Parts: sequence; C-alpha cells; structure tokens
Amino acid sequence: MADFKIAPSILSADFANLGAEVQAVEKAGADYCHFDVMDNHYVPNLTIGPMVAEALNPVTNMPLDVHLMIEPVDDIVPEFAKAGADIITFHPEASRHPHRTLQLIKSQGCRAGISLNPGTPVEMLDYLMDEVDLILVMSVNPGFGGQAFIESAMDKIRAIRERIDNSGRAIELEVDGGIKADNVARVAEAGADVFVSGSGVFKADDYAARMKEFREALAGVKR
Ligand SMILES: O=C(CO)[C@H](O)[C@H](O)COP(=O)(O)O
Repeated sequence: MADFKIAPSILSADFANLGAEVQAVEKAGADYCHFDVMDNHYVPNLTIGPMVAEALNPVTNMPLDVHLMIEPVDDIVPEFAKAGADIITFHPEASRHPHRTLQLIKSQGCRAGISLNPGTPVEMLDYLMDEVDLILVMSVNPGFGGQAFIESAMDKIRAIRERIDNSGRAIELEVDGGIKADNVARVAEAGADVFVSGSGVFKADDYAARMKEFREALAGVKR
C-alpha cells in the first residue's frame, strides 16, 4: 500500500493557541504540519512568516511543509530554511525562473515543491521534473480555507501521477483544498500521496477521531 500522509493546514487552526493546536494534531496522528504563507499580493489574504515557523519548529517533530503563496519567492527562501522548514513549495507564476528557485530551495537543505493552481496546466512540469521533490496540486484557488474541491483536479492528479511514475524519481504528490474524510479515498486512488486538510481537520471537535476517519478511508484504497 502507498505511504499516505495527512498534512493538516494550520490556516484553519486557532491562531491564539497555535503551538498547542499543532501538538494536538501531531498527537492525533498527523504526518506534516502544512504552513500556509500568504502575502496579500499573490493571493488576496495575509498570514504568517518565518518568525512563526521558527516558533513552531521546536514544539513539533512533524516536518514543516511550507507553502509559499507569495511573489516574489527567492528572497524569503533562506529565511524559511533557517526557520526550520523541511519542504518549501512555491507557485511557478510567482517566480521568474522556477527551475532556479527549485535549485535554490535544495541548496538551502530543504525539499523543493512546486504548486499548480486549478488553472495551471500540467505541461509546465515537464521541464522541472529533474529538480522537483514534491508537486502540490491545488484543488481550490489559493487564498482561503473552507472552499469546495474543484473536480477538474482529478484529471490533473492522474496526469501528474503518470509523469511521476515515468520519471523514476521519488516525488511526492500532494493535494490541497476541500479535502475531507469523505473524498480523500478517491483523491488517493487518482494518485495522490499527501493530503492537506485545513477545515477538514481543525473544524472537528475531536482531532483523533477525525484523523481516524481519514486513515480508515485511506486503508481501503488500492494503489
Ligand atoms: O492553501 C490553502 C488555501 O490557499 C489551504 O491549505 C487549503 O485551502 C486548506 O483548506 P481546506 O482544507 O479548508 O480547503
């Protein structure tokens, strides 16, 4: 069976108790801490930066999975690496030279991810497969939690799975937006490995019970 990972997005956590929220989802069985960075420029919302990553890093053993929804990208990459990011993902539209940005992220000791918006074609990956470690498919338009899953992401996930399998490289396929316990199985069947869920985890009354629902749904997936 594929090694499925669940990455709660702290965008939907209680920001007044962020450290405790991260520890609670880790205790409940989460794999990655998904850290959404928004700049009110590339996306119409404003969130958190390297200082918050630095504060959270010592309170969790989960890898910090930093999703940059900012433009430009390169200047802030070393700051997030220093702050303890394990994975840094960016949007190709926000970098003049996406291949160079992937190399920059890796030179800072992090895994390098690229994220495709619902309107971004998969073909843009074809010349980046040699450097990318993680591909993040956005199944909502970036900027906000709690949006509905965009169905066209399913074909995109299948197309990217095929590219990853043909590449012979260990690239993770992550999906973000509208992921809940009741749709995670079909997203996994389409080829995803890592499931970002914000409201699907943090809006639950009992995180452990919700994580169990995700795990049970994934246990039935044939891959
Ligand atoms: O990157 C994001 C938004 O840009 C969030 O990670 C994503 O939307 C998760 O929220 P939800 O699971 O509630 O849809």
